[in-house]
Amino acid sequence: MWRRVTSLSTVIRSSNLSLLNLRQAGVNFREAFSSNVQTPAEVRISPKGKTPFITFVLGGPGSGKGTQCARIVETFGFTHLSAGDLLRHEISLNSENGAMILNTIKEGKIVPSEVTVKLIKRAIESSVNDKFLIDGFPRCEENRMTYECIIGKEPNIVLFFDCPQEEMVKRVLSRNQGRVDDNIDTVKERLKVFKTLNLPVINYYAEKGKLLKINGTGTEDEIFERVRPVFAAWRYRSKHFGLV
Ligand SMILES: Nc1ncnc2c1ncn2[C@@H]1O[C@H](COP(=O)(O)OP(=O)(O)O)[C@@H](O)[C@H]1O
Ligand SMILES: O=c1ccn([C@@H]2O[C@H](COP(=O)(O)OP(=O)(O)O)[C@@H](O)[C@H]2O)c(=O)[nH]1
Ligand SMILES: [Mg+2]
Repeated sequence: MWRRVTSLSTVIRSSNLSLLNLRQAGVNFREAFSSNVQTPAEVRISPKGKTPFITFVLGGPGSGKGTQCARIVETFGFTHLSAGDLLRHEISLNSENGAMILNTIKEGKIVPSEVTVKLIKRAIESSVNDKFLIDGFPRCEENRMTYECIIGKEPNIVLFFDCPQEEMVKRVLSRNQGRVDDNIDTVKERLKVFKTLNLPVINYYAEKGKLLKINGTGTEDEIFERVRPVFAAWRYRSKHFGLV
């Protein structure tokens, strides 16, 4: 075990982030990178016989979740599942829940947990990959509990992009993707929902030693250099010790 930690710290040092910093940031390596605990539900979502490595990516609207996920995908080969994109896809399909989802998003509120978790589950099951970034979910305690109940597995790690409110508002209002919720009134509501419902989830994972808080200010490149060591450490363990 000691030899493993020593090797891991070498990787982290070469990535400009110390093991101590990661520990201070709340990462419990033994727990975060372990794939030992299995439940029947967990096996069900992994027909390939491998327990997927799941990272939740959290942060307020405009904190840079989607942008950094794209970089992680490019560098580390994860599959990016944006809960917001899955929901917007349902709207575009005019599916059974499409109108309800659209109204909920317009109001900046949270779509019922079963709907979102079903979409996430289906996306995981239909992927050949075994490492996922689940972006923008869970947004409330009820989301989190429903996910755990249906999927049967907690995330391995949770990234939290910490960004000042003014910066998030500025970014959202200049995002220019034609989203129905990128207007000042909806953004105000989304920020309220973030503070009252999403922050408790973030605190929950901090207490469990799974949270990695990343400073979400600076350029995209600067932020990615804060993210990179987390996945470099994961890749090292996965390569040398066979842990997913
Ligand atoms: N570090 C950054 N500095 C300035 N703008 C950024 C940065 N990261 C992302 N953006 C821009 O801010 C907007 C919101 O980013 P996005 O990744 O969609 O955030 P989120 O998914 O958290 O809402 C996008 O237009 C994106 O291009
Ligand atoms: O798990 C989720 C994810 C998103 N949303 C809804 O979809 C909107 C947009 O989410 P997205 O993650 O795309 O927004 P971002 O934070 O990236 O700006 C949110 O405000 C919610 O209304 C939801 O209800 N549940
Ligand atoms: Mg996003």
